[in-house]
Amino acid sequence: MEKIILDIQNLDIGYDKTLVENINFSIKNSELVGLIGVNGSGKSTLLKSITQINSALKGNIILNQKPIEKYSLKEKSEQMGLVLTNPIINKDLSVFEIVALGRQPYTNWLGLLTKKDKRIIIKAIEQVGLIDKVKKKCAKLSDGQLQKVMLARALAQQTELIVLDEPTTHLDMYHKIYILKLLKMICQKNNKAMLFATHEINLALQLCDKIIVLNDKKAYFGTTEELAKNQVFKKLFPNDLINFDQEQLIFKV
Ligand SMILES: Nc1ncnc2c1ncn2[C@@H]1O[C@H](COP(=O)(O)OP(=O)(O)OP(=O)(O)O)[C@@H](O)[C@H]1O
Repeated sequence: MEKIILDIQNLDIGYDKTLVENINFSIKNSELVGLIGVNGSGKSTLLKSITQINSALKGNIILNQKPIEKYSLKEKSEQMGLVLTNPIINKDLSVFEIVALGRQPYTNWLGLLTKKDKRIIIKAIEQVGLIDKVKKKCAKLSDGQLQKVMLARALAQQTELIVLDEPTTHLDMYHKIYILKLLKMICQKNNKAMLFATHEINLALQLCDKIIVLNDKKAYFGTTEELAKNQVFKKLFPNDLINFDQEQLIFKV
């Protein structure tokens, strides 16, 4: 059954000044949504507002039919997972131990893992392709592998929505595509909704169900085809170095 997981209504975001105003979009289950825009356009700020790290200046954030400010911390962590680019984690912990932190909303006050928790953790590690590193300390992983561990932690959290800030930053071309295709597959198979900020615009345009473009204090939302038809991509960069191909729906140098 289709349902709206995240509904953003008339949202203004920013700090002392407004960065983007009147943002409106919604994400349904099984949808992968990419958030794009030039450096400093407000992508991280929008994600921080949605996840309540920052407060928005105006407007509503509705998570699963309920305003986000009405959730307790525990309730929110059962509904929404967050993957940050440079997470603060204790790198002395093993891959298993970090991914196990995703089970925190569900474990008892002793933090004991049940057999079911362990199954979920192993499955998440398998999904990101790191099962051979399960016992390895995170200090011994590459940046790209660490990024996959953080995704696995969010998967183990079993939330309907996962928000990711630049999940492919440290990855090579092959693994960027691997992770984005994995996100898409998980959305469809597990009926999850995902919102991720990215600079991999061409990949996002090809893989995402919907795109949010931040440009010039405004937010545009739609499918790649809809946004291209409305000339949204053409205005994104100065045309001297990069151009949007309206037929192939990709940016070309
Ligand atoms: N804590 C803060 N206080 C005040 N201004 C901030 C703060 N964090 C970010 N900004 C400013 O807000 C603007 C948007 O920053 P943000 O990090 O949201 O952009 P972004 O689109 O994610 O950029 P990038 O692609 O470079 O990661 C920038 O001009 C930045 O300097």
